[in-house]
Amino acid sequence: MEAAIEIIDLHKSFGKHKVHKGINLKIIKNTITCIIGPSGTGKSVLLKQMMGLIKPDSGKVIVCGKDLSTLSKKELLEIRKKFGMLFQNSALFDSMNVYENVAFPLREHTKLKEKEIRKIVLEKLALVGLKDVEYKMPSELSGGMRKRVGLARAIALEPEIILYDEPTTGLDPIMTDIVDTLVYETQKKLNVTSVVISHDIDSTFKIADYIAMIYDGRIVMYGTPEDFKTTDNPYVVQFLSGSKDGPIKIG
Ligand SMILES: Nc1ncnc2c1ncn2[C@@H]1O[C@H](COP(=O)(O)OP(=O)(O)OP(=O)(O)O)[C@@H](O)[C@H]1O
Repeated sequence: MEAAIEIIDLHKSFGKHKVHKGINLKIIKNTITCIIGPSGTGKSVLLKQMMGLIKPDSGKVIVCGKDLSTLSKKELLEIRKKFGMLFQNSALFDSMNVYENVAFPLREHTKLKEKEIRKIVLEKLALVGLKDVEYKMPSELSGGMRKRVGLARAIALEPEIILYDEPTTGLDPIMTDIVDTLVYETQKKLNVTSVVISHDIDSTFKIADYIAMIYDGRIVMYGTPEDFKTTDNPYVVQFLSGSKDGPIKIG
């Protein structure tokens, strides 16, 4: 199976704190891969390294066959256009209405005329199930709607890879289900490659094709949801059961 992103023996420290101690991971093209693991184990840092926003100390990140460490600044900017990112807090611009938020990457990265921008903005909003909200300000929207606007903006440039940093954190169970469905359906409609960091085990089992669990700087297990449900890997068993007893040390 073809890899959209390949991570080879990745090491990253902040000062004395070793966050990644040799991560190896293949993100298979056109699938949803969920990354799980205890807080502070470097999931967000891993996502940022996939986009080349943080440089590893050693090891490689290969995106669509290209080793990020060998790229010029210009080539790196070009590769970043392959990515759409949905941040934890949706990261909308509060002073811009919904239309301007979704139009923003199109204005930044393309020379499209207003008529074409309008068409794309409305199309992306429709794709995430939003209608008649273009002129609302982010502060007027619910958390779930903000996520949708964030996703519409993330897919405005038609990315090949969508990265989601904890898309369901802070949402109630119904909104969580709606956002899970959104992640899943966006994947099916656009046939992209999705990487989702999640704290939500139910969501992970619902949407993932593959799961990678990270602990103590390494991937302790990679497999399908079925593999995770049936494994006796002590790290996975402890994490999924939410038990304080086991090999995972907290704090
Ligand atoms: N720019 C930075 N400078 C210094 N330390 C950082 C930086 N970014 C992240 N860290 C540290 O790296 C570690 C991993 O952070 P990261 O946010 O990737 O964890 P996470 O697994 O995503 O956590 P959570 O599940 O709580 O969101 C943390 O200890 C964090 O403080």
